[in-house]
Amino acid sequence: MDIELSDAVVEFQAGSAPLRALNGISVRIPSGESVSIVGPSGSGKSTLLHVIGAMEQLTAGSVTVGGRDLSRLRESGLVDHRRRVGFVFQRFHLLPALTVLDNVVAPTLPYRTSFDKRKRARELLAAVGLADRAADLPGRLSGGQQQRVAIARALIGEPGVVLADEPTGSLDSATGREVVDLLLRMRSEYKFSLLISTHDAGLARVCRRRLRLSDGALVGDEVADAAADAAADVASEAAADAVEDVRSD
Ligand SMILES: Nc1ncnc2c1ncn2[C@@H]1O[C@H](COP(=O)(O)OP(=O)(O)OP(=O)(O)O)[C@@H](O)[C@H]1O
Repeated sequence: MDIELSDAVVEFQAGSAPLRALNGISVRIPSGESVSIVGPSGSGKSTLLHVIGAMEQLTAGSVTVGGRDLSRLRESGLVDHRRRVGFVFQRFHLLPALTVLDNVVAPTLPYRTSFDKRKRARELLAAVGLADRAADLPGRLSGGQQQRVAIARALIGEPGVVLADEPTGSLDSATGREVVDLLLRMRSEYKFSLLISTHDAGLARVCRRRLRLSDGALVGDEVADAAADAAADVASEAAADAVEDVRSD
């Protein structure tokens, strides 16, 4: 889904003075793009993701996702929008009393789907390399494995956009890199737009495009050079083949 923000402002009340978490951001992210969002702590990265996911409302300006202006949607429209967005969080947020499989299915429980939920959950667990852990409780998995379950859960509703907020923040750097590679591979396979906020400059470079925030403003918007791009494409094609291999096993 295309994402477009125009003069987006989010203001919070901080003590007696208002605080601008987003201060007039305008940006267009075409469908299927991979984008990292970097910037110091408090620069507005999470707020930007929350606005796109309709978890936070704009104070001024507009945000349009998949052609829908979120500020014009009623609550039922917002609920529908959130179903089309997958979220991945720093601390996984898996439900500890549910099995891995039930965690993946959980977001779809309140509504009907055109697909078999448990079948799709099993396919996604296979795609993230955890087919054999479906019956385990999340507490028995490593941090990297838990984040892979969270990625499968984010994809269960066939999202057009996946928002990953510091998805590597609770992981060591090698595991974090694997998680980001998995997100990129899934994007090639399932064709969603991917936005990843990160403090890690190295990880940020693996996305095709990098947005930099400072004090709620967009201060950088870079696209990887053609050579890096070609390398990323080759890597993601190889990765997509690997996913296909897993699925056809
Ligand atoms: N619900 C809220 N109420 C008041 N202030 C908030 C709220 N959410 C965020 N803020 C403030 O908005 C600013 C931007 O916060 P945000 O979490 O978007 O930054 P961030 O770049 O994601 O930071 P970090 O890298 O530390 O996660 C910060 O000053 C934060 O304190």
